[in-house]
Amino acid sequence: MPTLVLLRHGQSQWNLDNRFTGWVDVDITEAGRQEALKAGELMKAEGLRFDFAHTSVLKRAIRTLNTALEVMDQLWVPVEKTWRLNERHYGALQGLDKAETTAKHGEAQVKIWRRSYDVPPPAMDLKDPGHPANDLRYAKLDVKALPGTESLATTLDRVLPYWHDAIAPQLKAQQTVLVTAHGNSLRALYKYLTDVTEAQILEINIPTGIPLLFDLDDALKVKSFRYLGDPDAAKRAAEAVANQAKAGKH
Ligand SMILES: O=C(O)[C@@H](CO)OP(=O)(O)O
Repeated sequence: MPTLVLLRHGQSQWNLDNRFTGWVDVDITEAGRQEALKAGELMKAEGLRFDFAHTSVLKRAIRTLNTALEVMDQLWVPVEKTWRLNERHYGALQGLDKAETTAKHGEAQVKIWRRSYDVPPPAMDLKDPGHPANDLRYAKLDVKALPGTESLATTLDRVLPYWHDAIAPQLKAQQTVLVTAHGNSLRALYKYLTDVTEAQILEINIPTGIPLLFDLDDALKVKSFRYLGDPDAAKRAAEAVANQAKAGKH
């Protein structure tokens, strides 16, 4: 049976600081490392043996993947890193404090930017040093493919070719696959896999460091899915993500 695990990276420095992160390459905190270790323990206790792993080109995801695989004694598993699994690009919001942004623009607007399906945040200028066109790791890519902002829909548009070309064929070959990525690139995949509506995806938040296991049928339709470990802890952690942008929060 094809098995897919989606794992959001452990807490990053900017998760802790409550800043919009997107494609900024911040590292995980010590608490994030502990989450990655725990994720490895949960996957090990589940008896998972991965055939392949995929991650982004951002170190919070790469380090989480390596940390979890090490706990499982599966550091040997082949890994592909791709920009297509990067976090959703947060445009001009990258680096801003989430609660301050809410105080300035209001809760409703910030929820639209954070969680709506097809409304992107204001774009980052191509000349901005933070634009991916000015980052060496993307130098070989067509500059037109590099976003200055993304909605969840356009994030899914760039995740899906990788899903179809790289991940789906492995699952169709009955392999067990781990994807370690980000809150919104994983929400995009979650929407695609579970077929939730655009209204429902607005309320979906993916907690850091808790493996989400999907049992799929041979056509890759979802038979069932669940967070590993304590379901209440996963629910509380998802609620905490939803509440990060409340005004006055820090
Ligand atoms: O800042 C970000 O890039 C994401 C994930 O950390 O945040 P949010 O949950 O607000 O979409």
